[in-house]
Amino acid sequence: MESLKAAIPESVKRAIGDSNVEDLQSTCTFLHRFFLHFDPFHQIIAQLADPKYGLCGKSKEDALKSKQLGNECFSNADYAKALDCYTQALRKAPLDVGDMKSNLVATLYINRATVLHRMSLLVECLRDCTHALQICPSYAKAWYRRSKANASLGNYRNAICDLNVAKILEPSMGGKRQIEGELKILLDQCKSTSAMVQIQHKENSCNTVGEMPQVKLQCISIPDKGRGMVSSCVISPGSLVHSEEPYAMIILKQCRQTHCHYCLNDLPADRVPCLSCSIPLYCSHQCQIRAGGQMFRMYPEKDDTFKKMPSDLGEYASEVIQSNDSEQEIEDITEHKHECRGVHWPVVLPSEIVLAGRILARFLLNSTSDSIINFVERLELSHCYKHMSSESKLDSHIYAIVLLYCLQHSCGTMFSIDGVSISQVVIIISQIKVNCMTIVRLKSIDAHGLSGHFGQFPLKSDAHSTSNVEQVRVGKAIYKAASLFNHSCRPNAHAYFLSRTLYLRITHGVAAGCQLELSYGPQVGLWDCKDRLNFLKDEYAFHCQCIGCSEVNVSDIVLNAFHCVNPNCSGAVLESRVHDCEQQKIKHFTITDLVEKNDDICEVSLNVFKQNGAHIHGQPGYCLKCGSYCDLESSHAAVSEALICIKRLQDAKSSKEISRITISDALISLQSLRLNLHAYNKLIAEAEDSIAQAFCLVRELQLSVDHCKASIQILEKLYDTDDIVIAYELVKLSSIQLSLDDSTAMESINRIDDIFSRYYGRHADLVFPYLQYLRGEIEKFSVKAIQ
Ligand SMILES: C[S@@+](CC[C@H](N)C(=O)[O-])C[C@H]1O[C@@H](n2cnc3c(N)ncnc32)[C@H](O)[C@@H]1O
Repeated sequence: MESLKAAIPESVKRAIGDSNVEDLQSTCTFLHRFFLHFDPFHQIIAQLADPKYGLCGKSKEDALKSKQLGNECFSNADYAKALDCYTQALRKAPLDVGDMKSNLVATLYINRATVLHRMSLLVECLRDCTHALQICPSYAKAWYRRSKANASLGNYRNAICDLNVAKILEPSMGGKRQIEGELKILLDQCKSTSAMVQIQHKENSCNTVGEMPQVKLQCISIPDKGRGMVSSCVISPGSLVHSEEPYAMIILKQCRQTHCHYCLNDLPADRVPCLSCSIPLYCSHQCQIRAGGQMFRMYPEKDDTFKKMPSDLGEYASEVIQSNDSEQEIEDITEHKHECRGVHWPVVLPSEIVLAGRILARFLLNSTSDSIINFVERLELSHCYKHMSSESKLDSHIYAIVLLYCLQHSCGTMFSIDGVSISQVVIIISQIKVNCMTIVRLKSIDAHGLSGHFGQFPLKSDAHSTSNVEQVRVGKAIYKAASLFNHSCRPNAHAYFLSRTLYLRITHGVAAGCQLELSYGPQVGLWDCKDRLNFLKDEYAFHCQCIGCSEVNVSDIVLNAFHCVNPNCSGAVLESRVHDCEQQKIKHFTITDLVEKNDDICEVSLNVFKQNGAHIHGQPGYCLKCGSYCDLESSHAAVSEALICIKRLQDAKSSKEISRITISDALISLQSLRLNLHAYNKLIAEAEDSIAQAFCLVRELQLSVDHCKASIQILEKLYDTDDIVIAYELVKLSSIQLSLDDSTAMESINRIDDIFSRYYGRHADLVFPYLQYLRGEIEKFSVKAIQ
């Protein structure tokens, strides 16, 4: 793409950089004309969109190589590697290699099933057997392997049926005799097992709890913010106000090997590749079909195999291979279909551009005309073209043209590529910039840096771990209706995702007519006002007008503040960057407005308000409470030195080489931070947190609790006391308290429960299954108390 950009004449670049929405048709036409006469452009398009040059197609040779490697790993009992090799082979294997008796894909599924069985992943093994049978229903080895998996799962009745089918289909007499022997053993086992557990085989499903929003919202015009959502009645915390499926969604590049390309959930060991290209991996056939449509459904071989069997066995076998996905309703939004065929533009272009392609493909699929005119109007999303930098405007022009040519090759629909259609795509790209939501999942990371899911509860031997919560970014999506919610750095609504569905809940009670606002990322407590404003300008191209950025709050004053030179003064000293930003806000206030009602603000900056909005000494570096001058340069130097030492502790923690000397040094540095920084400065909270984790690793648990609490006390000044960030910190605290058998853990867990139910309502246990474990621990304390 850089070569294309470099070749564009300066005059065209300038015209694009200076363009407004009204100029778009002509700037797009200029650039398009230039590319049409520029040979390298056509070469790039051919490489990106012509299946002849595609790098993501199926290849029998590559599949066989990976299969061979998998077989070798299996022989060496390296099952994890063998699993990986068979999955790679499945990604590359064309479905039509081999006949129905020895199809390559079916063989690979059975090889992988054998590995999964050895790894005791029985449900996954069962699913792979079924996948093999959906391709080759008369594959005796697959029925045999399925019987083994069912038997290991205690599912004896199915195991016997599978083995009976295998016996009929097995061509060799020797094989039949062996199966008969195994059938006898299985029947004996079955008789001796009093309770025959029938474990139903289910595809991985993107399950969600069917809760519907109960509250009516209104969309109105809001000064300085465009349209926005408001409540039509009083809404209590924890209420669900909106849920929505995406208009279009895309997985992030870094998650392609770990998450399902359709539902974005974690991939299981028996991940399912696309049938026609080697790009996506899915958690189930259900997701594969939903992403690709009917053509991605595997229809079993039509023959009379099962008709020749005793009727009950034939019925059983037919049911097995037709299970799950064959009757599923398929939506017409097939996000992957137009990207499939082995072409590699969907892998090479940036995620946002591929997302724009998905939006357009959806439109073209449902549109009666093959023209892209008026598309933007029908999408009804706001955009920020006017505020984009010259560089971004040029990039969006180039990508719009490239994308349209790639789509024309891939979609099968012919549409005209001209100034009009290109300008529509440029606008879509700027709509994505403003309206796109990042999909995140919660993950647990323990003090040893090991990650897992909160569904995996700590064993007693892990008692010295702290459990941290980490948010993993997995995808990007456009939710049309949710795009009408504006941003606030002090939000009263919270968005989260289960599978592909977006849910929006009210976190703080709101009155009728109140604006309902989410955070697009920045939040009071996370960054100071200046950083938030800069971020929103860079990422979303607007100047934030929210309450957090226009009214004084303690967090913005103290988050990066220095300590007053007077050791007994609790006033904050600001450097110029923060000072100037706060001055802007302070101008609008009088002491009676705010300070009398707010002890915290009084504590850190009383003098500013006493002067009723006047400039305090006109410069940064003076205490906002007592007016004393502070030499910020020497404070900066002392803080930098202390932070180097804290960083050393963090590095030692990551390399697991923590020593008491490193902790002692960090404690001295913490003291220096306390002397130089304001008591509520975020750096102190972070240092306290690092020291708490270090003490946890060396098993000084009480000291760990003390530092963890100190960190939380500061964060409670920066965020609301019932912010989700506080709940994440309490998760760490409670896990150490539980290790100490400390009954005050109950208090922490109750607070976590309360905060999570306001942010996630009835979905709290689904999003964060670790909560169930924590509640269980509370019950244990209660039982102990009664005894
Ligand atoms: C996702 S849209 C929200 C809906 C939008 N107001 C509309 O009319 O369609 C994001 C855009 O809304 C506006 N916006 C959202 N929050 C804002 C805020 N706190 N201050 C100023 N503008 C805001 C900005 O123009 C931003 O680009």
